[in-house]
Amino acid sequence: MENIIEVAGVSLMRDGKKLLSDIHWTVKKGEHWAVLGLNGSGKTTLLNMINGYIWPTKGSIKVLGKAFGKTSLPELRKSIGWVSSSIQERIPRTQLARDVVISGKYASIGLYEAVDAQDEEKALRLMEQLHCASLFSRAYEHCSQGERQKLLIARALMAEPRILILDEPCNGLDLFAREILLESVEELAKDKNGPTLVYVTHHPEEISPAFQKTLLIRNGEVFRQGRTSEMIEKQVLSRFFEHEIHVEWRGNRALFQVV
Ligand SMILES: Nc1ncnc2c1ncn2[C@@H]1O[C@H](COP(=O)(O)OP(=O)(O)OP(=O)(O)O)[C@@H](O)[C@H]1O
Repeated sequence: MENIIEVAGVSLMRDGKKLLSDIHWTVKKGEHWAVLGLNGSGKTTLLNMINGYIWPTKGSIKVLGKAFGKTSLPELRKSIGWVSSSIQERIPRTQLARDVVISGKYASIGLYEAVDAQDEEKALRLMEQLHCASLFSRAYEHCSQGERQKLLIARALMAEPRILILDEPCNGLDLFAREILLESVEELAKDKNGPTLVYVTHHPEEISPAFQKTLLIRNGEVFRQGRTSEMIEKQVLSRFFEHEIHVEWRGNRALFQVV
């Protein structure tokens, strides 16, 4: 199976501190990953490396078979969709939802290109896929936090990325908005023609079996990685969080209790 992301022995030093330490991580085509780590564990640093914004002090990174340093990063970045709160903050508030989505095609914040009927159709189809088509002509500022996250996912999909990174997409969502967004993400994971998903979170309860694999990252190191059912499990997570945790799977979702 084709390797989508290959992180081989990557370490990063900053100000004499090791932010990432000997990370080995391979994402293969056909598997979606969750990345779980507490605040400051190194998740964002790792994502910045996968997008080529930070270079490792040691080790190498390949994305879609292309080695960093030997390929055009702007070209490669077009294949990577990245939904994060920093993008959300940069969207012009008065922009219409449909234009927010269409702007994803041009990887621009704001829309400066002439929009054709095909773009509009595609944006509508993606908004339907994410169950937010009713927002089509609404201003972004009048959309709820959960709706905005869906728009940003549709926006990222507009460029037909091979990889979609969802960086804490449920931050700031209430219980219900969170469930609705997670349902949409699960549907996306089931789409055989859709991108490989990398779902980054510090909340284990957001990780469903739609993500077949989970990477546990702590203090800049890989604590464990493997099948989600084996990672989101009482003994592993109790050691990972250094707190005793009960985990009970109910259907597709795990329930947690800190003992
Ligand atoms: N340029 C830098 N120089 C020094 N330290 C840094 C730099 N960038 C990040 N760090 C530190 O590296 C650690 C990992 O940060 P990172 O943002 O990757 O964590 P994270 O897992 O994404 O956390 P969060 O969930 O809070 O976003 C933190 O302790 C952070 O303070």
